[in-house]
Formats: sequence, structure tokens, C-alpha cells
Amino acid sequence: MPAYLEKERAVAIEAVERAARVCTAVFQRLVTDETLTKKDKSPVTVADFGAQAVVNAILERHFPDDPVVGEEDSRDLQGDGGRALREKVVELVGSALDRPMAADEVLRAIDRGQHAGGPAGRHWTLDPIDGTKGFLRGEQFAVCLALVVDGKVRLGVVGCPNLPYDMSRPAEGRGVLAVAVEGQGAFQRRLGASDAAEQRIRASGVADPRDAAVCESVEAGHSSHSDSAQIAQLLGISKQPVRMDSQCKYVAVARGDADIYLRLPVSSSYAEKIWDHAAGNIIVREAGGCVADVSGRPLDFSLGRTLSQNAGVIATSAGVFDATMAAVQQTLAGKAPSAS
Ligand SMILES: Nc1ncnc2c1ncn2[C@@H]1O[C@H](COP(=O)(O)OS(=O)(=O)O)[C@@H](OP(=O)(O)O)[C@H]1O
Ligand SMILES: [Mg+2]
Repeated sequence: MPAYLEKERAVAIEAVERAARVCTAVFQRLVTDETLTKKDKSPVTVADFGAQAVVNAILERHFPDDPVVGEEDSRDLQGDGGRALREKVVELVGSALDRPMAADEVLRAIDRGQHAGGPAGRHWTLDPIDGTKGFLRGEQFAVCLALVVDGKVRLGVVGCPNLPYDMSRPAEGRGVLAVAVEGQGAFQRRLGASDAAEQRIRASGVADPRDAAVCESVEAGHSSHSDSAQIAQLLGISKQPVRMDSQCKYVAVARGDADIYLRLPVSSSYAEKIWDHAAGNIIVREAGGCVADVSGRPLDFSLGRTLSQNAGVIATSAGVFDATMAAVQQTLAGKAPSAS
């Protein structure tokens, strides 16, 4: 008998692999091109659309009835105004899939990502480039794909083209694909190696919070750096936090590079998007770690396109979860994030 979600796991890995190749190709071709500065946002736009089209086309081929909650839609690619961008994306998608695709097929593939999500049945959720700013800087970004069944994340794949495979031996190459299926543990393999061997990954066994390493967003607008400094102080942590873009932070906790990921709300009006957390969430949990929001509630993926009943995210290895939550609550007590 095939293992639970065996086909979905294989297809999701293939889709993330191909989408990651799209992103890397765009980066090499456009961001490093002398005519474009890294301030130019167009490379990320082309890669975002291209990666979403590629993943959605692969999902449709294997699972035609499964809807997708994806970050992008095709509006900017339509009509005369969208022609230049559309042509670039169509060419990119054709070469990534090894078959030409007509423009309307590409737009339709992108728009398969417009599902509303919710509690019933199956849907995929996709962030074609998570950490767009990291992508443009040539630092960390990730292609993230997850399957939600009956409101719960059951499968997650995070492709991290720029993450060292082994943090203690960075010279041995970059490119990590992390994958987890509910009940089956979390694994990593080398991104870009089709027959790559998989290695089980586990969150750290750190028990004393003073020994913990913290990671957080690069952008202070996405997670409060001042609150995290206060939490680290309460926990007796002297090491500086590692700042990294994207769901690579979940992978860092899942394989013990870091022990605590803090995402501390800056504004009470921002609702986290499910595609920014679904895949990373199951990878950390299957690696033996814990994930909750700043109130200690589990993340609720059954409510549509956002985590509307959660605020922030705390992901840690199991041994430091309680202490971290206590420090988070002490720090945030009586401090309402601004409503702007
Ligand atoms: N205000 C606010 N608060 C919290 N999160 C926000 C906010 N605004 C945006 N985003 C989402 O953050 C995603 C990037 O993830 P990170 O914050 O972990 O990385 S980064 O350091 O900011 O690059 C980023 O994902 P991408 O857009 O895919 O890069 C956003 O979806
Ligand atoms: Mg994102």
C-alpha cells in the first residue's frame, strides 16, 4: 500500500524543484545583469509569476480537482499593458516545463491560485517566492508549497536555493529542500539533485534557553526586533539573533541551526497569510519542534487565505517552548501592537 500522501509528496517535490530553478535562472539572468540594479523589482515579479505558473501547471496535471491558494494573480500580465512581462513569463515557464505553453494557458495556471481556502476538503497553498527582499539581495528566499486537508496542514515542502546544505560546512554547497508529511517526520535533501538521498532532520535538543539561538525576519516591519531583544534578555540569551528572510527560518529550527523563531506582530491589523507559514509549520512540527502564535494557540489554517485568528508565530525546539512562550507573554503583556 502506498504511504499516506506518497504521490502528493513526490509531485510537490518536483513542482518546488522546477519553480526553484525558475527563480535561480531569473536571478542569474536579470538581477546580476549590469543593466538592472537590485533596486529594480522586475526580476522578482517575473520569477514570482513564472514559479506560480510552473507549480500550478504541475499540480493541475496530477491533481486536476485540487484548488490552490496562491499569492499571485495574473492581473498585471493581462492586456497591452502586461504584454512585455507576459512574454517573459511565458518563455520562462515553457523552458521550465520543457514544453511550450500558450500565454492564455500560463495566465490560467497562475489564476488557479485564487481559491478562498477554508475548512473543507483539500487545497494546496503556494508562495512562489517567499522572502522577495532576500531574493533580490541574493540572500535567503524559499519556494513554499503545502497541502491542507480538512483545515490542517498535512504536507509541506520548502525549497531554499541559497541555504547551505550543512551550516557547519557552508563550503559544501547551497540548496536545501525540506519536506514533511504528517506522521512521517521531516527530511532534507539537496535541492537540484533529482535522485537526492533524504536525511531525517530534527529540531535541537537544547533544554536551557540561555543556550538557544534565535532567528527572526530581516524586516523590522514584519517582526518587532525590539520585542525580540527583550524576550532574548528575559531568557538569558546573549547571542545576537540571526536575521534571515523567508520560511528558511522554519527550516533552520527544524534542523537545529536555530532553536527559536520569533515573529512578533508589529501591527494588529496585519493578518499572516497561510502560504507564508503552512509548509514551514508542518516541517518544524514533524522535526519534533513546536509552533504556536504569540498567545500559545496553534496556527489555524482552516479560516481562508489568512491566519485571521492568530497573531505572530513562535516556532521552537520542544525543550525551550514553555520558557519562550512565558517570555513572549511577559514581553507583550499590556503592549498592544499599533493598529496601523
Ligand atoms: N506587516 C507584515 N507583518 C508580517 N509579515 C508581513 C508583513 N508584510 C508582509 N509580510 C510577509 O512577510 C513575508 C516575508 O517573510 P519574512 O518576514 O519572514 O522575511 S523578510 O525578512 O521580511 O524578508 C512576505 O512574504 P513575501 O511577500 O512572499 O516575501 C510577506 O507576505
Ligand atoms: Mg511570502
